[in-house]
Amino acid sequence: MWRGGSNTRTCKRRFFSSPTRSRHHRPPYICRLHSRGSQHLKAMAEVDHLAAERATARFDVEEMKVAWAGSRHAVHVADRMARLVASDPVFRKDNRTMLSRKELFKDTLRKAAHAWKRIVELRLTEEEADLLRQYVDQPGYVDLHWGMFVPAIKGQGTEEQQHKWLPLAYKFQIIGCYAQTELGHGSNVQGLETTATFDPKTDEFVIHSPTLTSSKWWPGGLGKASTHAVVYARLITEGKDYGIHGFIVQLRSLEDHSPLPGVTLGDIGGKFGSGAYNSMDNGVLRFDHVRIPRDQMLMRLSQVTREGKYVHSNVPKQLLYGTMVYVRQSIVADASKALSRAVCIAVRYSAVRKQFGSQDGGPETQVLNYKTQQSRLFPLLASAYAFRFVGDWLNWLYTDVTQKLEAKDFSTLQEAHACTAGLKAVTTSVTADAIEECRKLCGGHGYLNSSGLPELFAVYVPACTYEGDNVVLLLQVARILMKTVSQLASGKQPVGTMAYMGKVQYLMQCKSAVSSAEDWLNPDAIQEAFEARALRMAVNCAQNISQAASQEEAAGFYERSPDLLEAAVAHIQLIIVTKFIEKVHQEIPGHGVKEQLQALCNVYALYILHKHLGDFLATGCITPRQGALANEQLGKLYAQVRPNAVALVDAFNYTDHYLGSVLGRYDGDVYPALYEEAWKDPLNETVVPEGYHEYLRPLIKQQQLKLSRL
Ligand SMILES: CCCCC/C=C/C(=O)SCCNC(=O)CCNC(=O)[C@H](O)C(C)(C)COP(=O)(O)OP(=O)(O)OC[C@H]1O[C@@H](n2cnc3c(N)ncnc32)[C@H](O)[C@@H]1OP(=O)(O)O
Ligand SMILES: Cc1cc2nc3c(=O)[nH]c(=O)nc-3n(C[C@H](O)[C@H](O)[C@H](O)COP(=O)(O)OP(=O)(O)OC[C@H]3O[C@@H](n4cnc5c(N)ncnc54)[C@H](O)[C@@H]3O)c2cc1C
Repeated sequence: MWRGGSNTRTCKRRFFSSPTRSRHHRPPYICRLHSRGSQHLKAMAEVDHLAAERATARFDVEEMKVAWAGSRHAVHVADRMARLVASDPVFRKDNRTMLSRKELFKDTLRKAAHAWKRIVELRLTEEEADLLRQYVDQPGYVDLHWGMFVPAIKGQGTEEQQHKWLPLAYKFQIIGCYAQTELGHGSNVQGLETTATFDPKTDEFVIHSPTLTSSKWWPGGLGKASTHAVVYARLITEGKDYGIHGFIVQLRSLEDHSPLPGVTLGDIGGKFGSGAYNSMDNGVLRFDHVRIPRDQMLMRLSQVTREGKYVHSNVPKQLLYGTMVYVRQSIVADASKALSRAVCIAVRYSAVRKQFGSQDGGPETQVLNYKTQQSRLFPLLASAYAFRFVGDWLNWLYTDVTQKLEAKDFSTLQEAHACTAGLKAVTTSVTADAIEECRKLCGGHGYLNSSGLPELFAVYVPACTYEGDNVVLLLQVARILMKTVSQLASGKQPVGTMAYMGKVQYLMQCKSAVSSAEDWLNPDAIQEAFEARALRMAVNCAQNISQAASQEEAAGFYERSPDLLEAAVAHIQLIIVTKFIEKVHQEIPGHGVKEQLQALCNVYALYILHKHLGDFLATGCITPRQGALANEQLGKLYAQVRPNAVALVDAFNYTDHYLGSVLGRYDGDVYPALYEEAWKDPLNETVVPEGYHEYLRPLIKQQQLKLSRL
């Protein structure tokens, strides 16, 4: 009912392309210098630091690949698709940050078309096609077509509507986007202003943008590529406003791509970072009384009859938000991908990079050996694994809820909303911060586009905003937490991820039994501390709200919202820790694999405990001494992770093409690659820069003249 049953993710994200302009226009002398230089440097780079690193791993990397990917089949398919993309020159992406916006957009169109051609030629399955698009790795209109337009029709369209529209979308006879957000309102969906007024005389809806702020603003793929959109508008019939509903609206001609009468649209302009999300045509759209047939209202949840009567099926209104719930769960899975890419780059480079510590002319210290580097990097490595496993679990939950909804069982809707909203918020915020931290962990070279990290950050960071601003989503979780706390007194047993709240009597007064650093390796000790912290924070908030709100509960909620955010984060962190512990409890084949995951699970949990020690102490869950013991244990765990670090990122199984980073190369041959990349910059196309004769020469000459006069 949300997106039409199946939870198989069709397209995901990004689409990519290759250069439309050669960057090899260097004069011959530059080429000679460059090739001589790199040969020389290649000869120098004889020591492969990463080979030595790989030899120290204490587990079976191939089996860890299976644990990461989910199955042997998943490893195999992903591997095949990644290599297919990496070996195809059309999918080159090393020049992306140097392309102008127009070149980049055309490059995106080219890559998307080529990807589709390959998908058809090779008769790829949905799973393979999804992976191929993922490895093409360039945001583009296809993401929204497969990721939101198709799911919206599946979830909110009647069977008849699905029969009509989905085959067109599946064959790319139409290209669709998801037009919800407006210039004036994004977070507040109920505040949208676009109207869809039913005209019984013609059996049509009239779609209109009554104000400037009602202009659709942001939808990806809308600006230049889409022919159709699912447009969210206020449904008005028989003079009454029935709130927001979805409508399929054609925007552009299928003959020449020109906007249809009454439709004004375009791109909203350049965005953060070079390359990055600028390959996407986020758009603006205005309607001037555009007419669409009545049957283009998505009518699965509610209908308008031929006479103009509004009929709402006996289902919760929130099902209208189903497409957002679907995308939020997929964003959690994507968080682990983005985070693992950044961590892979930072771990490999930290193993190659050496600074200080040389004794008697001996080798310097690998920066990965510095404890500070480990304490910044290993929690991010552990988080990548944690997000991967909680993403898998969320995917299961989503599928389960979808099946229940099909059977008209709406009991788990709230759980699905809380988990998708909260996990989307926490995993994207952490991932965005972590990519930036990985850039810093790579020192100066991390700031170069060729490190891949600036672009990765710029592409990733809007995930904190799109599909629901993270603060707005966490406040949704907080509201559900407050509702659950208020129901405890009535004896109502919380279920699902809130079930721990049912142990309120115990969790409100329990004291951690930890008395040594090793005690923190006990999952029960961790679980109890996290549950007690989350529950106590929620109960404190609820008490403060009821004390502050002599007026209205909503006013108390508003006053306490900064604390509520923290309580929501604590609850979500508990879910992540719990799902990691559950994963590690399962049977996991492969020499040493389970032990490594166990260590990473403990790193993740104890790092969160250390980082939020204030919460744990303030709520009295643990003592300062126990907090210190957790930190002591964390240091020991880092030492355990150290010899396995490179192998743990190898298990992500990323090709150099997908990583897109000279610092993260599999062979660790970083310096020649950095040197080579520099020469590709358009500034190096000429030895003497453009502008020299206009600005540099006159300046220098003027100064020389002044000096000669002295
Ligand atoms: C392929 C990837 C590329 C991504 C490209 C990006 C695309 C986009 O960004 S698309 C646009 C995404 N926009 C948003 O995410 C907007 C965020 N805002 C909202 O989701 C909602 O406005 C809201 C949840 C913040 C508020 O909803 P509202 O209806 O105004 O009301 P309430 O807060 O009062 O909630 C009422 C009731 O409904 C429950 N609820 C809210 N959302 C959901 C949901 N998704 N599923 C199930 N239930 C939901 C909420 O808990 C309340 O329940 P009760 O308290 O029991 O009444
Ligand atoms: C790259 C990108 C792609 C996008 N793609 C699409 C798309 O394809 N289709 C589409 O329809 N939309 C799309 N969007 C729009 C996106 O969904 C919205 O920007 C998002 O939902 C946030 O809404 P907003 O911009 O209105 O932020 P605002 O709500 O205006 O947020 C501004 C600030 O106010 C705070 N705030 C807002 N409400 C509250 C509250 N109740 N309590 C406390 N603080 C609050 C927020 O935390 C934030 O700090 C995209 C956006 C981006 C950046």
